[in-house]
Amino acid sequence: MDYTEGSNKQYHTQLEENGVGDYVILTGDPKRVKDIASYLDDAYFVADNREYVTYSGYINGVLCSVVSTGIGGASTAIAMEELIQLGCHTFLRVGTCGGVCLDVQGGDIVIASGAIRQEGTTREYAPIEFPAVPNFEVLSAQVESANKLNLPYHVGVVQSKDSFFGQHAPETMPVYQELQNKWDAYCRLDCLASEMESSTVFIVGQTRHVRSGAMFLCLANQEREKAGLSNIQNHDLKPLMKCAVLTLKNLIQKDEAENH
Ligand SMILES: O=P(O)(O)O[C@H]1O[C@H](CO)[C@@H](O)[C@H]1O
Ligand SMILES: O=c1cc[nH]c(=O)[nH]1
Repeated sequence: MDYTEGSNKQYHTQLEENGVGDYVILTGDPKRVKDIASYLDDAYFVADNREYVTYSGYINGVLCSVVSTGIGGASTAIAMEELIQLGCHTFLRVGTCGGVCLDVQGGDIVIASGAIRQEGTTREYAPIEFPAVPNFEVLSAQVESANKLNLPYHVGVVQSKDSFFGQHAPETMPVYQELQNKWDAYCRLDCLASEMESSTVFIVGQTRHVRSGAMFLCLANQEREKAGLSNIQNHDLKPLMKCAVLTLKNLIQKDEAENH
């Protein structure tokens, strides 16, 4: 079924080929898109439909885009699928997370080297045994950029779940024990942080043979709070945004060097 008949625009994002670059930053919050785009050269508004806001601009003269996904895997998969239809090949999720491992504090950057698939969307893509992992080139470029900017960062596994309140108030859920047992296991396995879209970004990327990566600002850490440790809150996304744009710049330079 094609809902786009008579139009060149993608149904949900309302995007068409000339409007987006091959390199895309994805972020949950539509209101954050303009802020991230301000780090691109000559950024301009492209589209606004449902949860999907798009700006485009340039890095090293190459067209790049920033697109919001809304919250969760279902809307994220739709954004990626439509962008892939338009030829986008490199995706970097940039968002917020809550710390899980005690070492991860508010203000730290978390770079995902894998994501726990505790969500429903990717079960409709790949068997649950298949791991949700980022592309190695994207992961390496993120680490290089975080080092270059001297940011406090951690690399490791994150939890992608569907229920924000299942994370923050599991005791209110009828399936409390199931949630808590899994959470305790993730803590023992040094899971760094919890967020909601990365496993989808990785699995859709893997399915469609495009590159993906994900990085976040840790807002606070509920496990530190529970342990009676200091629990700084930090909502300053600017260092993360700079790091994300530097990551794409790094990838663009490497891609250009490889193609020449
Ligand atoms: O800051 P964003 O990118 O929205 O990411 C995180 O914040 C939202 C929950 O508050 C979820 O989307 C979660 O993954
Ligand atoms: O605690 C948090 C913070 C951001 N996003 C989440 O999903 N959880």
